Amino acid sequence: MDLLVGGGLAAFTIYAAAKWNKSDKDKIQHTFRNLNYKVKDREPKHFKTHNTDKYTLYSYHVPYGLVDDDKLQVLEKVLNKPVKIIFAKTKLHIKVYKQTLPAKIDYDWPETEGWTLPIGTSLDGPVIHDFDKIPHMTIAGMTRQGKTVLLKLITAHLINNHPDDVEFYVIDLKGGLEFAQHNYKQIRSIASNTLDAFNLLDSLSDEIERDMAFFKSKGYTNVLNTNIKKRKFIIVDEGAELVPHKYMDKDEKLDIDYCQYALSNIARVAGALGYRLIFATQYPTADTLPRQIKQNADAKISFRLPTEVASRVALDEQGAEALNNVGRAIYRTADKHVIQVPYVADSDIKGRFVDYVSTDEKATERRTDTVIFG
Ligand SMILES: Nc1ncnc2c1ncn2[C@@H]1O[C@H](COP(=O)(O)OP(=O)(O)OP(=O)(O)O)[C@@H](O)[C@H]1O
Repeated sequence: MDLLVGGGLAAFTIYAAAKWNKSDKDKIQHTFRNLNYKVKDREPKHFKTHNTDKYTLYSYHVPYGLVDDDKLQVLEKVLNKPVKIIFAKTKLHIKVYKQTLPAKIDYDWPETEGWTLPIGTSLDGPVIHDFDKIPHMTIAGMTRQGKTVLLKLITAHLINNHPDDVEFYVIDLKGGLEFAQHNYKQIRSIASNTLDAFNLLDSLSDEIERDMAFFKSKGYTNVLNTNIKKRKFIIVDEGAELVPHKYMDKDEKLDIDYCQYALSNIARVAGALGYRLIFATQYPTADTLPRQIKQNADAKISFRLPTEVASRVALDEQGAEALNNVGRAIYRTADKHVIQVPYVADSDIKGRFVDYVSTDEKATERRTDTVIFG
């Protein structure tokens, strides 16, 4: 079948492929042709098919000068199966999975090593995030797609595995993180407006200065090489609330500028001291996801986003606009995985953590007002 090159080509490729009764291998080769994926007259050349019970891997030699291309993602629709494209030097591997990811996976409270977290399940198995290897994380996603559940999962998992060593500082400017209000001793402070956020970050900045001086006095360069067990997690939801707007008065704008500066500083210098930043936003733009935070957060997660442009801001690549299930996300570090994030219910968290509810009035004050250290 000969096709015209031009607008709507991807759609036509999908339409045409759906009509053929051909093997996946034939459809892939035909798709290369339809997408004009070649150099001069040389297309990728198939050299191996490897079959397992979970997937079939089609491997190709790629002509010199042909590079990885986002347009190959169309194969997922052409084959109507999950597909992973792996480009390695002069070889292209197309992994076609035989199953799809489950629509929901319940969190089963695993005990894990160190500061790791089973952040999701991919078609290749569990995906583990290690907060000691990658301290900072950004989370993006449209409303009702699973950001809050992921923040609950992170908090619940870390409290369950490190009840005496984890501390949370929560900037909840949307009022959505109701779990943070449960007075657990590990939740050290909650800020629910910009002034509280300013105070919380101001106290944390002082604490970071003191920690730096302490590390220097001891000759420590990284918490990982010390016997310090404590890790301090700063959670921000929603980042878009920390952007100055015209309607704000001068003082509020200054508070917000300071918050952005302090958060960027945490991302830049505080990881080595044991601070971990988790920054969530519905609307990833250059304003709501400050550059310093994005650059220093080596783990980027995105649930569904409205556009390819938003996906590129959140993940530096397209893909989040095509996610099609609640709790489905792209987890991007040096690698990229499509994952289903485990679901954890409020009632489950409450049932487990009754012993951690603090009745100490000072602690309650501290949580709802500003941070007191020491
Ligand atoms: N990982 C998941 N697995 C299955 N269902 C989920 C998952 N995450 C979220 N959900 C479902 O979607 C609903 C909305 O999720 P959540 O509250 O996390 O959205 P959100 O992205 O934080 O939205 P908003 O930005 O509006 O607060 C949940 O109440 C739950 O029913």
